[in-house]
Amino acid sequence: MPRFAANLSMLFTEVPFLERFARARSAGFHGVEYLFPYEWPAEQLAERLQSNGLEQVLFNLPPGDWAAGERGIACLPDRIEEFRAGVEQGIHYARMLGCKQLNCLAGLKPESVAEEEAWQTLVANVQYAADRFAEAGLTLCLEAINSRVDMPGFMLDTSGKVMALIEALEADNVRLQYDLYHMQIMEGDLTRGIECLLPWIGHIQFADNPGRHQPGTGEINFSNVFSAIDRLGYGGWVSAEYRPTGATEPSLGWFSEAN
Ligand SMILES: O=C(O)[C@@H](O)C(=O)CO
Ligand SMILES: [Mg+2]
Repeated sequence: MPRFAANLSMLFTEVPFLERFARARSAGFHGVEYLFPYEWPAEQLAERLQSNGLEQVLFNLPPGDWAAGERGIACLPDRIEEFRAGVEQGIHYARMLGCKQLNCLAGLKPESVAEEEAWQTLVANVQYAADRFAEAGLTLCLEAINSRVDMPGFMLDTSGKVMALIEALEADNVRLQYDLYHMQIMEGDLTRGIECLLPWIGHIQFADNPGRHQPGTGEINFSNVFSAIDRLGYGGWVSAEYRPTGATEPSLGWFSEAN
């Protein structure tokens, strides 16, 4: 069985954020992730992890103004200073939470910025973050996010673009974050995708498609894909990042089946 983690930005949202840690542990999870920790003091989050015997498996670098629709600033030429400050903030939280991997959201390309300029900015920023992360003993993940449904204009919308970025870097601590939901929308062929990209995959997430709900609500054959993840020898975390159709606990049938 893969090592499953719960995404607390999407699961257990019936209760306030800080109460979701205990709910995840009671449901049988040992690892948790969520989008951003920055609203809470790191000490408070560390206490929730520790008191519930949970591992923090991932969170994202600061994304810019999320509420205003920003989805990362790594490709924005006029935000480099802010990006670098965010790298330091991310490293601070990672240390406090004992988290070894952070995701860097590439961002939406503004119409006013040329493709090449956005790409070169992204490469330089990710190289900077990778160097700082290497000093801190951390891995930098880059997620390919679908641009067809959820994030039109997102810079890294295919695994190929993430791999091109990784190839443009001088770093050995950068990995692909392979989200089955986004990859099903953009590429399909999930099992072969995981097999081909395995050496570069640092983190896996999932939701069914269409709808981004729990396994069994859409078209992905999760028991086959989870078996393949095991058979191929992937040793990282596999995080449930879906919006339950109702309450969270009844949506966890896939988890009890795998246990
Ligand atoms: O897939 C997603 O949406 C997340 O993993 C994320 O970090 C950005 O929204
Ligand atoms: Mg994801």
